Amino acid sequence: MTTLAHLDLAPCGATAGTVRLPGSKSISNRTLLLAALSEGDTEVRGLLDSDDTRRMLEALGALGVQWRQLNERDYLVEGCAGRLPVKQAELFLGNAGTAFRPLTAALALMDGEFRLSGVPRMHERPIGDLVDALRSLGAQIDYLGQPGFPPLAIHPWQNQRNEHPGLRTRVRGDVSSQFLTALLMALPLSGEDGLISVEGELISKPYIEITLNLMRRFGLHVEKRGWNEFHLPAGQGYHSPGVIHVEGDASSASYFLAAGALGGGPVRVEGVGSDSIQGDVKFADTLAQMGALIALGEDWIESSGPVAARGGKLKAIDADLNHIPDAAMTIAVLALFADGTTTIRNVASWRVKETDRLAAMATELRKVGATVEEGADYLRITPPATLTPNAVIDTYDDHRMAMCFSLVAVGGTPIRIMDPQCVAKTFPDYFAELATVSR
Ligand SMILES: O=C(O)C1=C[C@@H](OP(=O)(O)O)[C@@H](O)[C@H](O)C1
Ligand SMILES: C=C(OP(=O)(O)O)C(=O)O
Repeated sequence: MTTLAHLDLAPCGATAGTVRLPGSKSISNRTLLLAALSEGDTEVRGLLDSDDTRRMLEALGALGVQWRQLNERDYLVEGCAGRLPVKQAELFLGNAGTAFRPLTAALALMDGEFRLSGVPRMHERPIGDLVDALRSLGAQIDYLGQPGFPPLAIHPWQNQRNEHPGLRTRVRGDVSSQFLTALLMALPLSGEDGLISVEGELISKPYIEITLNLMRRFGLHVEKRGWNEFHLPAGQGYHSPGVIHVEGDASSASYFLAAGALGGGPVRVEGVGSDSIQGDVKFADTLAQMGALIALGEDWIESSGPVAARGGKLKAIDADLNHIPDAAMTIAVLALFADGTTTIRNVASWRVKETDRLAAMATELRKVGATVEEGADYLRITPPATLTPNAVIDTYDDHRMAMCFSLVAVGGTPIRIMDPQCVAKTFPDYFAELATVSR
């Protein structure tokens, strides 16, 4: 494969068309793990094919889980009924949070020796709160580098069953919701009664809904008590539902819906709609607040809007976007096309994702002429009268930086995207798909 050092995107006057979305990363990686841990085989239809799902598939293969590709988007995963065949493995998980956190928890409650590592940035992304929660359950985990961060060595679980009946643990909710997701998915492996308490305000709540929804489809009942207590009744195990359909990725949808609003549209995305279990479909509501016209079906969303090339503007907003942390980055770039100052609040988690996204976003938005105030957990963006053409955008190995900033060209200003292949984390064909809706 050739690696492009940069991609120059020409200004685009108008947008229209339909995009079939790639599968949801969050649903794909959860489904793969749950299918592997289940009793029975699962046909996973519409799986995302990207770096993050490759890392999960490779890891499951290394753990002895049998899976095979049936055709382009469909896979068959043989369940191992909670007992992974391989008891010693080294897993490389790239920068896939949805692989690293859930696998850490699942493997910590087993009786093998495992080493989990990732790319250098993964080793800067916190995992200490999850490790603390697992240690409180008797998990034996060592940090191989900096305490609190990957890489990790996981040793056989020492369940202190006799000391404490049932599994009781607490986890912080304000760093990443993936810690709670990981515990929820792993605890049923013990068959014991489980109780997880969440400390602090839980962030990114809709991702917990995805977790609970998928666990339910694999036969697992979780009693949710508000957002700070989750009870897993004893004696449950995962059972394959037979077939699972992966929805299109709602975060990936945000770029095309934004393109519809910026270039006139209509742009339709297929694969997500009013039936979606993904919180990021709410991006469409925020886009509507900014003045886009949204139409919604069960399995599709369409947007159209003020045409930037004809001087049309979006409305500036001031919004708490904690519930859509990934799609919120798309709003940050759309702020360049708004009629005033946009404030994106409550996104402190941006600092511990693929890069420090608050810092990266502020730096790159300034390159196209915006005035940006970077707070500890917010960004305030004032667009310039005219965007600076041909800005060179660094992407920090962050797929979303590359995808978001392509919208500057959609809005009519040429731009250079450095290292565009970073989109492979969740959307390898992104630029080709964007070209199909650009006129
Ligand atoms: O559980 C998930 O699938 C995800 C949760 C979110 O992370 P945080 O909970 O760390 O905000 C999100 O940003 C990530 O892309 C996917
Ligand atoms: C934060 C993200 O990824 P991860 O699943 O690695 O946390 C993301 O895709 O924006």
